[in-house]
Amino acid sequence: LNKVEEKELTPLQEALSQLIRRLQRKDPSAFFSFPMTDLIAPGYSTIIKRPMDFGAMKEKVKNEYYESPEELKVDFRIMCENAMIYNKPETIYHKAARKLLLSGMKILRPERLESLRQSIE
Ligand SMILES: CC(=O)c1cc(-c2ccccc2)c2ncccn12
Repeated sequence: LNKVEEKELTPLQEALSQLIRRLQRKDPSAFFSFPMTDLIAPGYSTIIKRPMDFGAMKEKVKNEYYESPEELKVDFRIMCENAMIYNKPETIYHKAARKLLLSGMKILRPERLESLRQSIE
């Protein structure tokens, strides 16, 4: 008998985890895997009011915070926009964020989220 209860993922959690996996493949340098600290990004916590990263998104899926894929899309957009606010346009982080946002918006396009929501209703 395993000590830690194996919690079944709900269909929504399954779908959101798959979306995050697809989105993370568009961040091969793993720039967006973990939260920014003021140590690696001086002044980050004063400039960025709503920090977000893929780790936080996965935690929110695990804790059943998201009630729809659209809520995940909002956090994804915030994550990319934060990087485009904090990092100057000529930096690799700003460019990576812009590229990630574009490819992410294709993965998260409305029609796909619509059919996903119908499939788990
Ligand atoms: C996303 C972002 O703003 C970012 C990621 C990183 C980062 C760098 C190395 C490894 C992981 C993330 C970073 N470093 C300095 C300033 C900003 N950043």
